[in-house]
Amino acid sequence: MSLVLASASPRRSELLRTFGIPFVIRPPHVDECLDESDPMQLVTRLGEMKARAVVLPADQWIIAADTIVTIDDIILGKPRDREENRQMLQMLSGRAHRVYGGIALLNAPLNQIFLHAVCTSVRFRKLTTAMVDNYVASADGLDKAGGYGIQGSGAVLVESIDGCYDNVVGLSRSHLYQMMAAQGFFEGKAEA
Ligand SMILES: Cc1cn([C@H]2C[C@H](O)[C@@H](COP(=O)(O)OP(=O)(O)OP(=O)(O)O)O2)c(=O)[nH]c1=O
Repeated sequence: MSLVLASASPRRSELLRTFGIPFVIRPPHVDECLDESDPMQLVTRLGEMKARAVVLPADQWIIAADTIVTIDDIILGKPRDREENRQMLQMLSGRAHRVYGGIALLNAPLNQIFLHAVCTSVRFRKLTTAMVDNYVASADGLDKAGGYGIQGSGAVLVESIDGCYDNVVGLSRSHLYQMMAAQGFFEGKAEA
């Protein structure tokens, strides 16, 4: 059965690789600007768009995901530049925010899509100017929602998390596994 990961994110492919099943990577090219203010709806709709964007005729299953950060009802995607990265970290400093992850699992031949959203609460330490300066200078947060990566040097910015850690990194294996298992994926029964 052919499995495609519709993602350019190295984190997502690393996480999926731990399932021990073969898949190919196909980065989606979608315009991520959607007129949607509900975070759960936004991440699942973006996940669906990414999954549908890469389908080729021989494909069977496509997985895609999207991650955003929200604080005070403001949605933070990836920072445009270092200055915006700095502003995001200052906004998150000393407070809790939410990380929303949308997962899409598309059965391409049947045109059936399964969507799920996961929310994790993350609390940041009160950041000193030096912490912000050093982290922004590292550029680690530039390609990440909210402007930080919990799995790398951004770990020191985080005080605590409540919920799924993988979801913050970019793909909740626990929730994805449940979605795939519900389709009989791991029993070889998911043929179209
Ligand atoms: C909050 C946080 C986000 N991220 C990443 C996960 C996502 O890769 C990225 C959010 O951007 P996305 O648009 O969700 O994903 P992407 O553009 O990196 O990859 P693709 O659309 O091709 O799948 O932020 C971390 O790696 N660590 C973190 O702690």
